Amino acid sequence: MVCNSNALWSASEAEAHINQLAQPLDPQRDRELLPLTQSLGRVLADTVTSPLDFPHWDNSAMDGYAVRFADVQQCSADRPITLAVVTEIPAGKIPQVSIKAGQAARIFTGAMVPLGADTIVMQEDTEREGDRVILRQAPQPQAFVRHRGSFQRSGEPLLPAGIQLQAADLAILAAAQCTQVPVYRWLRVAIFATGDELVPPDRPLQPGQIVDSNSYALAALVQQGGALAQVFGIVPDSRADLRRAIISAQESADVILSSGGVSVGDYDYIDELLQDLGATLHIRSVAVKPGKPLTVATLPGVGDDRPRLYFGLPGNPVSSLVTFWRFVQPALQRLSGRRDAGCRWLTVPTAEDLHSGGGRETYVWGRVTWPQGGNGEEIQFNPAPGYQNSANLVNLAQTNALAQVPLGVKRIGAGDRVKVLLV
Ligand SMILES: Nc1nc2c(c(=O)[nH]1)N[C@H]1C(S)=C(S)[C@@H](COP(=O)(O)OP(=O)(O)OC[C@H]3O[C@@H](n4cnc5c(N)ncnc54)[C@H](O)[C@@H]3O)O[C@H]1N2
Ligand code: MOO
Ligand SMILES: [Mg+2]
Repeated sequence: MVCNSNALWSASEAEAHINQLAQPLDPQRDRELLPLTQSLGRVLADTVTSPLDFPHWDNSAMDGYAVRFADVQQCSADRPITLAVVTEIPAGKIPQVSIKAGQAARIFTGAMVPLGADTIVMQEDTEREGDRVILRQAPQPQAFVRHRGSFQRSGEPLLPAGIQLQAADLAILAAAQCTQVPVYRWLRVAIFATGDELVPPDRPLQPGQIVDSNSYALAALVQQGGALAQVFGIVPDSRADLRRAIISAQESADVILSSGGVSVGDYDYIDELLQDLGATLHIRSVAVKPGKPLTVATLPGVGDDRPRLYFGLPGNPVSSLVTFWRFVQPALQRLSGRRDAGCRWLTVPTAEDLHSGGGRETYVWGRVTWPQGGNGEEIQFNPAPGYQNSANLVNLAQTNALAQVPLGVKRIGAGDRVKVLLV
C-alpha cells in the first residue's frame, strides 16, 4: 500500500509522521528485571516508588554536639552556656540515652540524633573541657539536623518510568534497596547494507568496489543509542537476496535499517520490494540535504503482531548518517520507551559562513566546541574543514553537530547564530 509517499516531505513533517509511527515498547510485555549492576544505560519500565523515608531517621549533618535548643538559645559571648556531655554517638550506632535539660551528646556526621536533642552545634563553634562543652553563640533552631523524610517520603515516586539510567540514578536505586530493576528489553535493530559494489573491510578492493562503511557506522549509532544492533552484512543488488534479507530482519527485529537502493536507479529495489512484501510506504523522499531519498515504511510483524518500522537510508555515507541522526535516532529513543525522545537542538554562533543551495533544508556537519577556560570565549559551531559532500566520509570524523540551514536560506554568515542538532 502506498500512502502519499510520493510527496516530497519537509523535515519537520517527516519527523512528526515518524514520531507517530514509532510506538514505544509495551512497558508490561516488553520488560525484564535486571540486577542493579547491569542496568546502567537501560530505560526504566516502571516508576520506582521509595520504600523508605529519605533520610531514614533524623541525623546530624556535622561533627559536633547534639543539644536542646531551649538550653542554648539565650547563649552569647557574654553569657556562655556549659552542657554536660553524657554520651557519644558515632555513625551507625543507636543512641543509648536521651538528652535531658543541661545535657549534650557528642555526635558525628551521619549519626542518629538522640531523643531529647533537636539541634546540632558544629564543633568549631564549641570549646570542650573534659566531659563538658561550652557554647558562646546561640545556634539556629534545628540547625544541622537532616530530618527524617525531608528529602523524600516513603511511598512517593523516586524515579519516573522512561528515564535512561545514569550513575546518579543507580545511586538512588541502591539507596532505596531496589536491587532488581524493571527495564524495557533491548530494542532490536536489524542493519544491512545493499550494493553489488560493497565488500567488507578485510577484503582486497577490486576496481569499482568500495568498503561497506555504513554498516559499521549504523551499528555503532544503534548501540550508542541503547539498542541491540543485529548486523546482517552486505546484500547484493538482487531482488531475491534483498527479499530474503528483509524477511529475516522482519522475523528478528523491531526496526529494520538498510542503506542504499532507495533512489531512482535501475538497481534501487528497496521500495518496490517493500510494497511486494505488504509494507505501507509512508515516506520516500524528504527535502533535506544530504539525505533526500529516505524510505520510511511499516511492515507486518512476523512471529508477533508488532508492526516493524523500516528505514531505507540513502547509500551515500554522509546521507546515511545524517538521516539516522535526524530521523532514526529520535524514533529509536521513542520506541525504547524513553520519555525524553527527540532531537537535541542548540542555537550557537557559527565560526564560518555556511552555505546551501536553498532548495532543501541543509545540514552542514562539524563540531560544536565548548570554551576550555573562563576566558570569554563562546560556545560555537565549526564546520568540518574540507569538501562537504554526501559521499565524503573523511571529514565526517568527530562530527558532534549538524548546523541547519533552513529551506530557502542560502547563507548564514560567520558570527550569526545557527540552529544545530547535537549528535
Ligand atoms: N537521478 C537521480 N539520482 C540520484 C538522486 C536523485 O534524486 N535522482 N539522488 C541522489 C542522492 S541525493 C542520493 S543520497 C543517492 C542515494 O542513493 P541510494 O540510496 O539509492 O544508494 P545507492 O545508489 O545504493 O548508493 C549511493 C552511493 O552510496 C555508496 N554506498 C552505498 N552503500 C554504501 C555502504 N554501505 N557503505 C559505503 N558507501 C555506500 C554507493 O557506492 C554510491 O556511491 O542517490 C543519488 N542519485
Ligand atoms: O541527499 Mo544525497 O544525500 O544529497 O547525496
Ligand atoms: Mg541508487
